[in-house]
Amino acid sequence: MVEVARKYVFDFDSTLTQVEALDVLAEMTLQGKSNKDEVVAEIQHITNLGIDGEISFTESLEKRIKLLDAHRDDLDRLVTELRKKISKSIAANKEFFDKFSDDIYVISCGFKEFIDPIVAEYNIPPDRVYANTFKFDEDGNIVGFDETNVLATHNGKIECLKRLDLDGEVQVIGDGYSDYVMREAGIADKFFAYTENVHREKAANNADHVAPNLDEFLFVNDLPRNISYPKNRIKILLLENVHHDAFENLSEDGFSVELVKHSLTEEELVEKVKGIHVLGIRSKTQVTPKVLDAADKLLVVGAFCIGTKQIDLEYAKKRGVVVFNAPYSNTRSVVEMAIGQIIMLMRNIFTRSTELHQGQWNKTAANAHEVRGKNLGIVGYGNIGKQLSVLAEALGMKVYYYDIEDKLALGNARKCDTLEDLLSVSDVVSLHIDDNKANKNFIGEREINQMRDGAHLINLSRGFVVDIPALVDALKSGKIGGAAIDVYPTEPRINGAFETELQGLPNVILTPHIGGSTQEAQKDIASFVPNKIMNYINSGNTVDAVNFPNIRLPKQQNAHRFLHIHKNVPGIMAHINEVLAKYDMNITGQYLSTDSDVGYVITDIDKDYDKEVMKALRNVEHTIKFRVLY
Ligand SMILES: NC(=O)c1ccc[n+]([C@@H]2O[C@H](COP(=O)([O-])OP(=O)(O)OC[C@H]3O[C@@H](n4cnc5c(N)ncnc54)[C@H](O)[C@@H]3O)[C@@H](O)[C@H]2O)c1
Ligand SMILES: O=C(O)[C@H](O)COP(=O)(O)O
Repeated sequence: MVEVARKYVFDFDSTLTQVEALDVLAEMTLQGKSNKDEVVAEIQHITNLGIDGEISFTESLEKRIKLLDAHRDDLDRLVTELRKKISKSIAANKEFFDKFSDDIYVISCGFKEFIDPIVAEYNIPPDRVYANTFKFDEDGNIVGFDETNVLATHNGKIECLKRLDLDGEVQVIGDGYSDYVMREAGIADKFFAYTENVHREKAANNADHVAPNLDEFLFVNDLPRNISYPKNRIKILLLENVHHDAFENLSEDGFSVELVKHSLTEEELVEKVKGIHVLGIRSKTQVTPKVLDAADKLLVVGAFCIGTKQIDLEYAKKRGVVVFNAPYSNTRSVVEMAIGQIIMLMRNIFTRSTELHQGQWNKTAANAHEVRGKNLGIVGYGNIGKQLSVLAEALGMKVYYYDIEDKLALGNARKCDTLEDLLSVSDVVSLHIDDNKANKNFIGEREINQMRDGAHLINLSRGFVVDIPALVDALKSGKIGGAAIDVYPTEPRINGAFETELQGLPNVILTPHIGGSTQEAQKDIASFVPNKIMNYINSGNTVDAVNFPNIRLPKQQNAHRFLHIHKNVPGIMAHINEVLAKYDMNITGQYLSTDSDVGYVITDIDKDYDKEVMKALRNVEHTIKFRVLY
């Protein structure tokens, strides 16, 4: 790290702490009073007017103290509260305050009575804290402030900093316009608008640099920090209208997230993916080798769905890109839809409904059956197939299943040794096989002919699994009594016009790939996948990655963590460890997982490292990706 002759001037309220201390004090002192909410709102309003320079600071202070109705004893409680409200990235970077203690000042228009005890824990002594002081009456009530203090006056920070006459480059870090004015007046050299707790337009627009957290400030200044790369610099692109919670979860963790409502074409994605670290998609976006080659910064692809065949998993692995999905979140939604469709098909409900929409009353029991006692054939007894088995039995259906893998029967379900056995016995066949390309036209003319006459077919798996022209013929001839189709060999990227040969056929339920599209499923996915992404980005965990060696790791305290992804060739670990030994690195933990193509090694070391070691590790032959976490 480069140490330059600089002085760092921090604001206190909404910068070192997440809150405005006087607002918190007001919340406390007005507790239980009937007009509390109005008074607190009034105090906040006055605070903001002062911060943005709309009224003079002295005026703002006078007005607030009058409204506060506070006592000396309240200040201890306030300090206890403020201790819990230190800004997250400030608390995470105590090391900076320890190491640069002599160069750090606090200039605040708040009050020393509560600032001193808080910043003392960050190694900033009272004589480097410049702030106001309260006036108390003889009973200890706060009745005013020291009016002779420059910080009680309009733009007092300018005068305060001028009087300090600090050497070297002076950098101011604060959330308000009243911090910026020190830079405007030419006394400070740089102003960092600190937006971790509050984003004030006026301050941000004038800043030399906007720092969404202390990590960014430390990164820009090449100072010691808790994480090597600020999270706000990690760009996440979420396509295909993933649930808004995903945006919230990832933004809250500090990442820069962009949401796009639809899928992108390959050409669009090739452009858009440049500089992106995390790409979130659903089933429509094709992550091809061309996209992966253009993705110069890509670390992770999150599939916010079950299927992952839209991603070239092998190529992603070779590029060191880890892929996660949500294998369970939408399974229940698909199962419920299948149950509904079984009943709708066996009662011919859609045909009757369409007739009535067209003005035709047709009360009849022809071709309408209960599902109780009927045979359901489930093809693909995985996460969805098994749940469907249990629910269908609860409705009184007899369940048969067929799977290429050896799967244990749930309940009274009966296993079929061949697909033909299953097809020949089922009144309804429901397809739940995976998205393996080998399953193309899995149900074609031959298989349809093996089905019972008038049986029903449901496909909620993948469109290419069913030979559509063969199905259309069978529906027209009556060989198949009805079908429910949710997935198609080609599906549009965006909502709008769509054509299929299945349109207009009786007793055919057509849905636009919505098996997993429920609020519950999408909400669950929006927490499941971001958690996997954050675990990987923040600690290197690859548990449940679909294309990568899995490693589960604890978050290390007081250690630095290096992540190294390499081609799995003999001797590479020895080479990595030679480099670490050469730079005298003490390894406190090392974890390796490999598959036939790549090796993923995580090394924890217990002391500061020199940048040369990073260069040397990056240069180890066969390195695919190297990343320092903290
Ligand atoms: N319509 C939707 O919105 C929607 C939603 C979720 C999942 N899906 C799709 O549903 C399908 C099933 O999902 P899942 O989570 O149950 O998957 P899963 O991987 O848990 O189960 C799939 C099962 O199919 C079996 N299988 C694969 N090929 C087979 C074959 N040729 N013959 C017999 N069995 C075979 C596998 O052995 C496995 O047991 C997937 O294709 C998935 O993409 C669709
Ligand atoms: O793979 C899946 O989970 C389903 O096909 C649902 O995909 P979707 O998220 O694009 O609806």
